[in-house]
Amino acid sequence: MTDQKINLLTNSSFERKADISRIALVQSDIILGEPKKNREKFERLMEQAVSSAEKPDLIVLPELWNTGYALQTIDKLADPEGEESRTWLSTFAKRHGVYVVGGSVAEKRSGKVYNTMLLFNRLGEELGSYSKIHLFRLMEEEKHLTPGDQKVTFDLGGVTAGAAICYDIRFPELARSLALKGAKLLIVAAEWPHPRLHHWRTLLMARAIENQMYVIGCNRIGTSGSDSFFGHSMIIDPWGEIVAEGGEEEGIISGEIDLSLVDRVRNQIPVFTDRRPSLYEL
Ligand SMILES: NC(=O)CCC(=O)C(=O)O
Repeated sequence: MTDQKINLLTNSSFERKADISRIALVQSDIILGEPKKNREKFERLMEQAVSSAEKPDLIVLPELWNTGYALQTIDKLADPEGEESRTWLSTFAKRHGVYVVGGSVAEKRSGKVYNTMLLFNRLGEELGSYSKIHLFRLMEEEKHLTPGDQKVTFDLGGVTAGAAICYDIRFPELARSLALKGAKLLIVAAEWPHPRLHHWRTLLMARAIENQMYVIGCNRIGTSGSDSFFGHSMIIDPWGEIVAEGGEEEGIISGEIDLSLVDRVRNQIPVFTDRRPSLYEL
């Protein structure tokens, strides 16, 4: 650990502990086009996460966790108004008194299909939703899905969190604008395949360092068509250090975060004070 990091850690103690500190990322394969089977699979893993000795405050799932990239049939598979997914995620959150970020699901609204993240608090109440705004052409998302048109922050147990889905992390403007809206935590749901592991890790770390915020990324494993997904779900602190990182196997990636570190890092290197936004406009 660097001297600077030790400094930041020792200045800690007086701040109120946030409602969120223990995080569990559910890293699993996804069965293509089988929402019911995926719900069963994820429920088993989520149950495993909440029954561990270190019960998590927040559980995060990957992108399109109940259908995978079944884009050819997504119009039929998509959940009308996300109702079934909402009920299922909310029930789990309430039953276990845990915050749940339901990765993302294919949600049908007004005849269009969106790639939508759903968030619930410990009472099972929906905190909000975010529909992916940058669709990934390499996987032909733009041919089957409609992009969302709003960036979103959520109040997650007293801390502001921003949402991003997979390809979104290639757009530093999004993470920066979420940080400017108060986000201290960026939650990323993903289906990110080989051979771009280096991009995934570097981009997540860059978003954490440049915005001095926690970045939590949950990625799937397994294969789908010609894509092979590497997992490596990660929790990264606002100093860019890795708190937890998975390998390529199924499992729960757990780690503890201390949200007061965000302010300490931002005070140590005042990036948000030193910005020159008027010079960045094109
Ligand atoms: N599901 C996605 O958005 C994949 C993004 C991706 O793989 C990338 O390289 O970007």
